[in-house]
Amino acid sequence: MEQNNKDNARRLKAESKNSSDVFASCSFSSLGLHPTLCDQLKERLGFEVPTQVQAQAIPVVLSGRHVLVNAATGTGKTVAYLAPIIHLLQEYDQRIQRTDGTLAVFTAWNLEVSVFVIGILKVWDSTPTCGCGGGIRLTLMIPDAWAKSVMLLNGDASIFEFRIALVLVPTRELCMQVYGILQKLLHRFHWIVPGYIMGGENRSKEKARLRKGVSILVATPGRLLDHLKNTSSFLHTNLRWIIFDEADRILELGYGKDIEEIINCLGTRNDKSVSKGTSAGNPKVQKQNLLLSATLNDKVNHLANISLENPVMIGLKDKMLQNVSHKHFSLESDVLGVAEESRKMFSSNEEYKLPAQLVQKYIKVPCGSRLVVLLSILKDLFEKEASQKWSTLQSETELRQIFLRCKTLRLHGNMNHEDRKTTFQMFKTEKSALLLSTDVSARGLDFPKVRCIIQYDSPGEATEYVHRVGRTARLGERGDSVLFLQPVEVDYLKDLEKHGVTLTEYPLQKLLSSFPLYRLKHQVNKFVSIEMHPWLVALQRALESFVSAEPKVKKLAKDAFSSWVRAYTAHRGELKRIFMVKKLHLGHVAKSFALKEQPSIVNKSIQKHLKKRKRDDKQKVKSKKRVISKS
Ligand SMILES: Nc1ncnc2c1ncn2[C@@H]1O[C@H](COP(=O)(O)OP(=O)(O)OP(=O)(O)O)[C@@H](O)[C@H]1O
Repeated sequence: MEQNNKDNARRLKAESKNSSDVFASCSFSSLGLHPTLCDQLKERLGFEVPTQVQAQAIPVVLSGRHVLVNAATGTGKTVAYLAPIIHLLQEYDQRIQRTDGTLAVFTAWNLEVSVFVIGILKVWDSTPTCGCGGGIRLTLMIPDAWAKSVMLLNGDASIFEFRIALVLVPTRELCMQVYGILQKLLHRFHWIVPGYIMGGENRSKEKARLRKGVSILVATPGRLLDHLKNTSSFLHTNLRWIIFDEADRILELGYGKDIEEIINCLGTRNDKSVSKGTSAGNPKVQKQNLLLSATLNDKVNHLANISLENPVMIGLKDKMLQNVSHKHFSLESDVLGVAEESRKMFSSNEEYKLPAQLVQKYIKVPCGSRLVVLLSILKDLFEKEASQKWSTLQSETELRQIFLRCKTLRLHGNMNHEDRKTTFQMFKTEKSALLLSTDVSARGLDFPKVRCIIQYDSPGEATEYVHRVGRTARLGERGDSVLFLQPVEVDYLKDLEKHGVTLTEYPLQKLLSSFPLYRLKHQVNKFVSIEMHPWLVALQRALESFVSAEPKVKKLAKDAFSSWVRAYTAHRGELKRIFMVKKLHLGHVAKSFALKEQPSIVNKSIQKHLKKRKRDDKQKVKSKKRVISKS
């Protein structure tokens, strides 16, 4: 009770302080944005005033400087880079033509936007200037642009200036999201053409889109590189901006080599000494690169070094360190060379910024009770929310129905492309739903009003913890998070503390006391352990009976069990000492998937993975030695 009151007091205090912490006391127009763009921000997105990070970043981006932004999750970083780039694009006297090729790259998935773009392109095609359509079928939408294109076709290229932007994002969902925002902001700038390319989409359709010319392109790295290499009609010599959104994640996903190649292909590499000479950039184009994330690490340091020139640092305490020459470090490698260490732009040991009003808890649960405790927490969460929102829903039965009937969605990388898109949109619009997801949705996704993040499986690196919980408590809203840990894993909390992240314990006993004790009624007010609690024991038995009676579900449970154990063995570095495979009780792990017995195949699979990990570790030590001896 006391803990609850403290949490509420802390939350209220944080919420009241929040508004001034999150929003700036100025207007978008005072930052120098075009009035029409300010109108769009208000009308289309409902943004009245800029957030703090927007107020800091927009004028700097408008000034043409390279920028590195480090700000907490949910503080409005997307518009901090989209708005000034749109402003700069609309400012050109000569409006953009499709012959300009791609000016900017953003990644997005929105079907409506693609329809919109195709619509525009059709109009364009039908103009006699472009000569690819069968006469004018539609009203000419872009008379000014048309006039300019006539001038261009007549050889008057002097009027033309270069502008294209590229936004790189780590996942398809984020690509869709950024594209959706772009679509709204460009509503009244119909001559600025947005586009997206990403894994899972039809390549030929993308090629056609690129051939026609896109001025702002949102992309995932793998597919972008694919087009850079294989789509000859992808004109990108006029590229002016590259934005690395969630830069550290792009690198963590193993796109380091792709990014190096992309930077080389696009000719935007800052460090000429290590350029591979494949630059396709136009020296006349004034380049400007932006790098953004709520968490920065050493790899981002390197990316910042090779892509940013004398950047303005926003949200970083440390001053940029002096650049000195460096060698032998690649975005692929985990190892920082000695020279690289001496030219870090920021310290990777900085404390992570989390929303002040976020209430973070951990729950210590023995492995075998994980599933039933998860269900208990979810039941409690849904019922509490329902009773707060709909005071007329009072009866126990009505409340139970709320939880049982709640919409459950899933999102992970093995789903097919269309299903991923559908889930993403559905979870955005459902009033009340439960999303079961892997880290695919940990980064950048902005689902409205997410009330609580439960990390049923531990996140690994502290950065991942920060981004996962960052899906709630966005832009000053309230939010809770619960991290599941087994008693032997609690040292993970110390790891988080090193980055300034502190959690308090979830009041599990209080929750359990709200469940019936049946024959142990006489023990009311006395401590009943999780493993002995009759309600949880009964629930566990019911789940196990259900799973063993349904062959399909049993197969799913066995697969989940194997894959969970495999993932557990994959923890690296320091984390191996916290998440120790040796200490796993496989019978209890099986219980946590409602399996009565431990599946037999798992031992072999663990051994295989342990061997593989040993091999990988050896390899890593060897390459580390190589890097140090070279430098
Ligand atoms: N000026 C503003 N006024 C009102 N709402 C805003 C404003 N700027 C952004 N938002 C809203 O705040 C939410 C978070 O924005 P955004 O997704 O850009 O955050 P972020 O900092 O990129 O988060 P993450 O680090 O998780 O990617 C979104 O719902 C967005 O619509």
